[in-house]
Amino acid sequence: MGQPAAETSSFMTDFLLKSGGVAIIDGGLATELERYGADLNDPLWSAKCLLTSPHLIRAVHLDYLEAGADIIITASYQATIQGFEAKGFSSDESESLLRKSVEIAFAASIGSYGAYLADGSEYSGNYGHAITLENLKDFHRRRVQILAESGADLIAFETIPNKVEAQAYVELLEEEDIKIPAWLSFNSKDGVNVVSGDSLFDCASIAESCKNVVAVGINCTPPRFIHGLILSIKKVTTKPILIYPNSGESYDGKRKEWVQNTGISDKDFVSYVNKWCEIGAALVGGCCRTTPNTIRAIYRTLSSRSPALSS
Ligand SMILES: C[S+](C)CC[C@H](N)C(=O)O
Ligand SMILES: N[C@@H](CCS)C(=O)O
Ligand SMILES: [Zn+2]
Repeated sequence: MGQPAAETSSFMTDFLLKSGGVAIIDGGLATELERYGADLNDPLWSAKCLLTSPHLIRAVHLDYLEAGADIIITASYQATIQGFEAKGFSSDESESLLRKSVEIAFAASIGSYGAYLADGSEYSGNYGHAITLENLKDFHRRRVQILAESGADLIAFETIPNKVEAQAYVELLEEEDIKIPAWLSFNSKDGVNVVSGDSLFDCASIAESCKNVVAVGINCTPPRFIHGLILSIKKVTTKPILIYPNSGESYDGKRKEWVQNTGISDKDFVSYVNKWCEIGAALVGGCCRTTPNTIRAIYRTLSSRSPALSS
């Protein structure tokens, strides 16, 4: 088991100091690609743009930087070697495409096995008994290696739906002696457990046990659940807590569509942000269906916090 370098363990605390205590993560990537006209109805979902329209990925990353984001998450959420090979690319070509996502941005996204299934399974976390810890490690291993050596600053394990996949990630970080830091971010649909029904306490404890993990939190979850989830995570972790909720809308995985009028406005989203930071969130941004306007509003609300709150 490799010892993480000293700079890995202080990576996030140093970064948070430079960002004034709270860092801003970007917003929904796929959401914005669609707004620019990309058709993501494809097994590769947002990763399809690595093939067809990298200029759009660049444009969305720039929009988020301009809106005030400190951390930009790559288009590799659903970029898997297995997924590219299913399209007819060779393994070398698939690995190049994965690296390309990081030429464009900095926190290398790894979506779950459920994302690869491309049927919204990252919102159920139900992989069946046939999928074991070892299967999941084998599935993710090469992608983790490539992204860790791609020049990314951090690996963002996002939208983790269950405990076994969290365990697979931390074991991979150790087995592969990964030299860059990582965060683990779970999703919930009841405000108590992660989406599979596994205990958030157990999942966050797995993240806590890994030295390479520099932050733990929640993404792609309705804003109304976040307050309680932060309080639960705080019981387990001393690491910085990250929060990047979705707009609160529901996703229909079969139709691959968001259900209209089920979410909240940017104004309502942002009304929660100071409270999340007061109770312990150190990194805040948005996930699906949030936009540069959401991030701009987060930036403004955090900039206007009183010094007492930001200390
Ligand atoms: C976070 S969900 C909206 C991701 C979408 C899914 N993996 C798909 O392929 O449609
Ligand atoms: N980083 C991904 C997360 C999907 S849950 C995106 O914003 O599209
Ligand atoms: Zn999301």
